Amino acid sequence: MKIIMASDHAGVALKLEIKALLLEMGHEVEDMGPYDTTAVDLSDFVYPAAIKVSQENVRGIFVDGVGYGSALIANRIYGIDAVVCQDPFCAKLARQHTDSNVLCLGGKIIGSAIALDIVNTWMTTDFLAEEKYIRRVEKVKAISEKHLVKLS
Ligand SMILES: O=C(CO)[C@H](O)[C@H](O)COP(=O)(O)O
Repeated sequence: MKIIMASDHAGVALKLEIKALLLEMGHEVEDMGPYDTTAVDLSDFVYPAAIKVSQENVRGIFVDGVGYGSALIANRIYGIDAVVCQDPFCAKLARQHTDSNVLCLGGKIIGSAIALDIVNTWMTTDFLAEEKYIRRVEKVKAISEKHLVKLS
């Protein structure tokens, strides 16, 4: 699977650890920066990365200080369903119930061991195609269709 990654300065270290795990798992990773801990503005990296995730219909993993900034930027883009996870249970449901395609993590709030566990769970858990989950995901998609601009 192809994974687009992005972060800000607060997420670089954890992003590199996650990138190593993903490569070890056999995934293709495109890291859209930044590549060092010089202070940056998160949206300069997460916004183009989220567009690429949507256009290429791949998955994204974004890392900042707490994760929420990445999620709120990414969820403004058509085709993105971004979640913030702080434990593997949340990651499991974020795939099974929500069919999320972007995972956002906070390098300031979770250690790398739990982060790698979250990533492993999120990457290996499929959407549960039960009627109620399909219906709920479709309702969220309908909101995007109504309010977000489709990418060309
Ligand atoms: O967590 C974040 C967004 O969700 C950012 O990483 C955080 O706001 C960066 O702050 P600072 O520039 O003070 O390190």
